Amino acid sequence: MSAALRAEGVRRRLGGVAVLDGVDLAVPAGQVTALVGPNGAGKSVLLDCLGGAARPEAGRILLAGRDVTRAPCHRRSRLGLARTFQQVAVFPGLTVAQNLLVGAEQHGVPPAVARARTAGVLRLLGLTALAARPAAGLPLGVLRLVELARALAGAPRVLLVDEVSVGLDAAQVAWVARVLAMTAREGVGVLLVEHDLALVARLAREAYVLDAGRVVASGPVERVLADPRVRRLW
Ligand SMILES: Nc1ncnc2c1ncn2[C@@H]1O[C@H](COP(=O)(O)OP(=O)(O)OP(=O)(O)O)[C@@H](O)[C@H]1O
Repeated sequence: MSAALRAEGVRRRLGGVAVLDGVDLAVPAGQVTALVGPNGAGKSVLLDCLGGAARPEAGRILLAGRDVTRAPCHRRSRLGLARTFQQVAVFPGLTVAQNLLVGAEQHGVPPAVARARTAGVLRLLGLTALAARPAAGLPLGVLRLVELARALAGAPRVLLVDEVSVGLDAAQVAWVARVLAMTAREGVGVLLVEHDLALVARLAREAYVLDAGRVVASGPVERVLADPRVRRLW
């Protein structure tokens, strides 16, 4: 079965250093796949290559089997790829609901269904009461939920999630975990970059461990997280 998203032999150099050194990774539809590893391993740079913010010097990115290695971010968005960022990226001058409408539009959701989709996602993430509030000034935890909601408003087929639990309280983490699990159950391929290994163990079916730009372990999440070589990385 072809993966919803696949990286093949991805290489990326930054400042003369091989930050990604031939990375192979598959994100199947309908499940959460985790990408873990120590600080500086290259996880965010890999998400940039997958999402289109960075272009690998070698290797391929396949989205639903289609080669998008040279496609810009907006084209990948139209093809069903959405992401959240480690440094939260929302439009501060827009309201929460407007941020979601922009997300829906970026992913090509027709205007006629965007409002209903937005209202549903706001409900899903417990943000309905904040819909008319400007994003500026909202606490970091809420902004992370808004960013995730914006990504979901586009009805993605693949969702890349970078460090979503940072700045969330325990109740918000539990809420996000339920939403991500439900999103995967609906058929979306979710790639979760996460330092919270308890959250990884709870959500992911498979995990990849990146260290110094290479995949050093991959497979079923319980086996990968129990691997003593992996444990030594943290
Ligand atoms: N624009 C850049 N120019 C030069 N080096 C960079 C740049 N962006 C990232 N790097 C380097 O690439 C390496 C991988 O960074 P990356 O942010 O992908 O790591 P990470 O695994 O996401 O780490 P963390 O868990 O701390 O977020 C690091 O050594 C980082 O310093």
